[in-house]
Order: sequence, then structure tokens, then C-alpha cells
Amino acid sequence: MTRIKTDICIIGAGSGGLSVAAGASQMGADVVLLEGHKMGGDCLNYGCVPSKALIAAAKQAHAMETGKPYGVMPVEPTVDYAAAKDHVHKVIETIAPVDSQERFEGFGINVIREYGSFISPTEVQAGDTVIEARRFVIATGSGPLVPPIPGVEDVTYYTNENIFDLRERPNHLLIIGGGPIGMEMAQAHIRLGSKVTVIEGAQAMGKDDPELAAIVLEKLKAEGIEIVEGAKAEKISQSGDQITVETPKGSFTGSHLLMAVGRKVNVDKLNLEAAGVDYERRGVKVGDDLRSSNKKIYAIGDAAGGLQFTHVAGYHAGVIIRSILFGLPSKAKTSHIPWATYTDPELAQVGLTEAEARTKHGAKLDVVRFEYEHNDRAIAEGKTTGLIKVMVVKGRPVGASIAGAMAGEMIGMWAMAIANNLKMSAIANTVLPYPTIGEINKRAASAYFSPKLFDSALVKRVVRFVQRVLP
Ligand SMILES: Cc1cc2nc3c(=O)[nH]c(=O)nc-3n(C[C@H](O)[C@H](O)[C@H](O)COP(=O)(O)OP(=O)(O)OC[C@H]3O[C@@H](n4cnc5c(N)ncnc54)[C@H](O)[C@@H]3O)c2cc1C
Ligand SMILES: NC(=O)c1ccc[n+]([C@@H]2O[C@H](COP(=O)([O-])OP(=O)(O)OC[C@H]3O[C@@H](n4cnc5c(N)ncnc54)[C@H](O)[C@@H]3O)[C@@H](O)[C@H]2O)c1
Repeated sequence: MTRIKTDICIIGAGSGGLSVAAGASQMGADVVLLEGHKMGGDCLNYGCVPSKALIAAAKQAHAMETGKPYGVMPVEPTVDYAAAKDHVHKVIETIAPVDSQERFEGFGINVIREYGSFISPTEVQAGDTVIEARRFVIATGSGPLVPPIPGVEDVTYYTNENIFDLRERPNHLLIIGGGPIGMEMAQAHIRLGSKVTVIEGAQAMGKDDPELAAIVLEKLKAEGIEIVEGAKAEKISQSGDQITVETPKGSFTGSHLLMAVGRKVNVDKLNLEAAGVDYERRGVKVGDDLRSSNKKIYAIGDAAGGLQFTHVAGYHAGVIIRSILFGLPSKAKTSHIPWATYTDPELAQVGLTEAEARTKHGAKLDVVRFEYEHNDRAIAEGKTTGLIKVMVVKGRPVGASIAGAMAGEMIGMWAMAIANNLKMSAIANTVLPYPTIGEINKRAASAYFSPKLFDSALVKRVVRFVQRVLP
């Protein structure tokens, strides 16, 4: 057994662990990084990157079928599903060097390709190495949750961990779960030529504003995706190459099944009891400072049991680096964290939804709205389906929800405004290039001020007075 002493031992080389490792080592800390499986974690290998690459392939196919309004005769694309998967893997390979063992060893980090397991409150064992560290970071992420639906163990099903390796196009893909994974994969597959049924136990895209989710769902249904809500999967069976899912809304039969019903945090291998780290089903129990019940052990990213996004894992890394390296107090917030679902149209959120803002702020809340159909660039592009809502309290945005083209890009301006406590006037005062979809953000801000300027008797009286006295 080899023994190592280090400043920081990071368990998991995904989005969160790699960000801590890169930052801490480049600022002078001695770092050991453990990874039991693939460098880059879920996002690079089984999550964000492959899903967005498949969505991009599907977008190309869709464009070929939908050119008529632009004077481009539609053609039915010949989709080579396996070649689309080649594209997915090429994208992963292109990005992989950024997350590679070699790059992190280049920072002076000791990268050990083994799963880590606590053997005491200050020691982790990884293979035949024991690492004693002043601080540990649990960045072990999450994996697909497979609920114990009767029959599930007897059928062939896919998860995000193997769907990107499937090379024959599903004739009819059944997807259990209408969250972001389910809906992104549903649209990618229908555009690549599969029939698709989404079986959702509650409401599809249920974590977003229902009015905006409805805009996206209507478009997805118009593309031919069958979305069955209130249909909890209760039994699954397979006969030959046909899989049937039984729900209170009826039975649905298809050729392939994708499970997209949420995530299970990776804590099984950690032996957290030995370290005195409390955890629950959602993840490691942490405070705002991301410290666990053992104050020398932090948890970040999916493992920390909150929002599960790559940019949150990266944000957590920044929060704990401040605390670990400089001993400064540092807390993670959630009120300024955006997210986006990359369907077409996209769906994005930051801060409070309208319902949350009403509950929290009551009569103090103003909600301003602006439709994509009034934006010149959206009209030119034929992307007029969409809506922005901004929730405003005392002149400052407390939330923004966007459904529409490039919503994921557009939400950035509101994320900046909320993160920096900016006023609506900061958005209204910004001059944006014409014609851009981004002008929708500015029009939403103007919609906040317009009634105050245009419907005000006082403003009218002042203008009339000034006009009389001005030379
Ligand atoms: C299909 C899909 C699409 C997604 N799309 C997006 C998106 O578009 N945008 C977005 O922001 N988020 C997206 N996500 C979520 C995103 O992938 C995760 O939030 C992010 O990867 C979490 O980072 P992490 O560092 O916490 O964990 P991970 O990236 O999962 O990394 C954890 C690492 O720890 C390793 N590990 C686990 N246990 C141990 C152990 N005991 N010892 C050593 N190593 C261990 C694992 O092998 C893994 O490599 C998507 C997820 C999925 C599944
Ligand atoms: N664009 C992005 O940023 C992006 C994309 C994909 C995933 N992610 C991350 O990954 C996480 C997991 O995504 P997800 O879509 O798997 O989870 P999710 O929890 O968001 O959605 C799962 C859905 O499955 C439904 N469900 C659960 N059990 C069911 C059953 N037995 N029958 C029918 N429906 C059932 C739930 O009601 C829910 O709507 C997301 O919350 C997000 O944090 C992000």
C-alpha cells in the first residue's frame, strides 16, 4: 500500500472535480484527483456534450424538411443514424483533451484512475493507495435512476449511459420521463426518423413555468411526438423485439425504451459512514458553504443534492476554492442560477418563476411579457413562436422565463442582471444591435417602463409644460 499526503483530494473528475482541480493546482495547492471511470464525467461522456451533438444532427435533418416557407423545396432527408452517432463521438473526442489525464497531470496534479472510498475521516483509499488530505471534495456526480417498475429487470432498456452508443435507429422509441433528458432525446429522435412516445407520470417539463412549457410542448407535439401526461409507468414487458409500458392512460408499445426518470447520486462506493459524512437519497447533506457534516469534506455538483447542471458544478468549484485555498467564508446561492432545455424552441429559466414570485412577493410583483412574433429577426428567421416573461420587484428582475429560439443564450442577460442585482434600467439602457433575437430582452425591459412613461398623466403634464417654456 502506498501512502500520500496532500492538501486537497478530489473524488471524481467530472465538471465539478476538474474545475476544483484546475483552479486549486494552478493557485499552488497540492492536489490528488481520483477518477474511477472516464475523465470528464457525465457531461462529456454521457450527458450535455453527446445530447447537444445529437440534437445538432437532428436540426440538420429537420431543416431539410422545413424549407418551404423560405422558398427552399423540402426533401425527405436520408438519415444515417449510425453516422449521426459517429458525429456525436467525434464531438466527444474533440472536447476530451480538455478534460484529459495528461492535461491535469500537466498542472502538477496526481491523477489516480481508481474509485475512492473513505477509510477514516481524513483518509481515502483508491486501489492500493491511501490518500491523507487536509480537505476532501466529493464530486462524484450522479447516474441514471432506474425505478423498480415491475418487469423492468426483464426488458432491454437504454439510459443516457448507453443510448449514445446505440447504432441502429429505433423504429419506435418509448421514453419514460418527460424532463429535460426525455424531451431533448424525443425531439432528436423524431427528427432523425424514429416514431417517439413520451410517457410522463406527472407533467412534461414540469420543473419549468407551465405557460412557457406549454409553448414548447405544443411545438414538439406538432412535430409528431406523442406525449402522454399523467401516465406513470406501472409495468413493463417485452415480447420479441416489442416493449410494452403499461400506465393508467393505456399501454404503449415500441421497439426501444429509454429511461429518463431522474438521477441517482453516486455515493455507494464512498463509504461515507467511515468519514462521518451524512447523506440522504438526494445526495450528501451540505450547508450553503457546501461543507458536509465532516467540515473538512465538501460536496459539489450533482453529489451535493441540489440543481444538477454542469454550470452549477463549475460554480460550486469556485465557491469552495475560495474557502479551501484562502480560508475565506464562501456560500453558494441558487437565486441567480440559470438553466436551459435545448429543445426547439428552447426553454430557459433564471431566478423565480411567475408562480414562485407571486407566492414570495404578492402585490409587489410586476410581470412583463414580450412575444417573439414582434421581433424583426425572429420574423426573418421564421422563429416567431416564443415568449419572455420577466418577474420584477421594485424595479429589479427577480426571475426570467423564456421559451423560444436561442432562449438558452438569451437567459444570460437576466442571469447577469440577477447575479449583480442590476435594475431593469440597466437592460433598458443597453443598446443592442438590430436585428437580433436578443432585442427581445430589451423590449421586455421597455415593457416594464412603457406604462410608467406613456400612461402617466404626470409625465404628459410635464412634457406639455416644458414644450411651452422651451425656447
Ligand atoms: C443526458 C444528459 C444531458 C445533460 N445535459 C446538460 C446540459 O445541457 N447542460 C447542463 O448544464 N447539464 C446537463 N446535464 C447535467 C450534467 O451532466 C451534470 O449536472 C454534470 O455532469 C454534473 O457534474 P459533476 O461534476 O457533479 O458530476 P459528473 O460529471 O457526473 O462527474 C462525476 C465523476 O465522478 C466519478 N466517480 C463517481 N464515484 C467515484 C468514486 N467513488 N471515486 C472516483 N471517481 C468517482 C464518475 O466516474 C464521474 O466521472 C445533462 C445530464 C444528462 C444525463
Ligand atoms: N439541458 C439541460 O441542462 C439538461 C438536459 C438533460 C438533463 N439535465 C439534468 O439532468 C437531470 C435529470 O434529467 P431527467 O429528465 O432524467 O430528470 P427529471 O427529474 O427532470 O425528469 C424526470 C421525469 O420523469 C417522470 N417520472 C418519474 N417516474 C416516472 C414513471 N414511473 N413513469 C413516468 N414518468 C415518470 C417525472 O415526473 C419527471 O417529469 C435534470 O434535472 C437536469 O438537472 C439537464
